[in-house]
Amino acid sequence: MASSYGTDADKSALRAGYLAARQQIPAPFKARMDRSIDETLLDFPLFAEAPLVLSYISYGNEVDTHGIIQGVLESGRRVGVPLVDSATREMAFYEIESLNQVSPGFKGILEPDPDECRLLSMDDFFGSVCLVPGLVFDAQGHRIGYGGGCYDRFLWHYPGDKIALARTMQISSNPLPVESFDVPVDFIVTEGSVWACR
Ligand SMILES: Nc1nc2c(c(=O)[nH]1)N(C=O)[C@@H](CNc1ccc(C(=O)N[C@@H](CCC(=O)O)C(=O)O)cc1)CN2
Ligand SMILES: Nc1ncnc2c1ncn2[C@@H]1O[C@H](COP(=O)(O)OP(=O)(O)OP(=O)(O)O)[C@@H](O)[C@H]1O
Repeated sequence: MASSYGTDADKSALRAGYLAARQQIPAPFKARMDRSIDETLLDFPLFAEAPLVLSYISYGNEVDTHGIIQGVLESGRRVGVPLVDSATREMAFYEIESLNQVSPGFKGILEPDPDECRLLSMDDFFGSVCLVPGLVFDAQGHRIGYGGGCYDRFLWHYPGDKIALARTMQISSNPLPVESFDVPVDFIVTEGSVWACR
């Protein structure tokens, strides 16, 4: 059972379970759930009014962010997307003006071209929001991702609001195991609601 004193081994088992569960969702249900998450997010003023949105570019069975990113760009607001240094697992965000500026990189995920896009810095991050991916979340905003620790490292220093996108089935009613470096999100946006964590 998940506990707040859990270990890395507990996280691995949860990660495997939620990865498998996510693969079982039929594509039409997934698309419908993700559209609802997108609509809930658009009604959330913190997101709708943010001048800069840092977003993961979804791949595989993650909550889809392509339409969200396109919508933010069309609204004239700014978008930053992550680039991973595969040696250090450090993650940096670059500003894109179009989804044409990304191509497959780390793990086949679409990433920005650092020669074409501007590297965003701490000065840019104040007042921004970050859309955070994850396999499972709890009511405190704790999360388990793919296990690379990329988001944990980045969020440790990130000064903006952290918003997770999750299908309701990705919310654990038990507290997840927490380690010293884990950084909880502030809000979780699901198909029908925005949960304020903590
Ligand atoms: N879309 C997206 N971009 C992201 C992340 C993410 O979680 N999602 N990251 C978050 O840190 C960073 C990349 N880190 C990653 C670390 C490990 C794996 C990984 O092991 N993926 C599995 C695939 C699992 C599946 O969906 O079936 C693999 O390749 O086996 C992926 C990304 C930065 N960019
Ligand atoms: N701030 C940090 N500094 C150094 N190493 C870190 C930091 N945060 C996490 N790590 C390392 O990353 C590893 C994976 O962390 P964890 O299992 O929490 O990843 P995750 O949250 O599932 O993945 P992600 O953050 O990429 O979505 C940890 O074992 C830890 O060693």
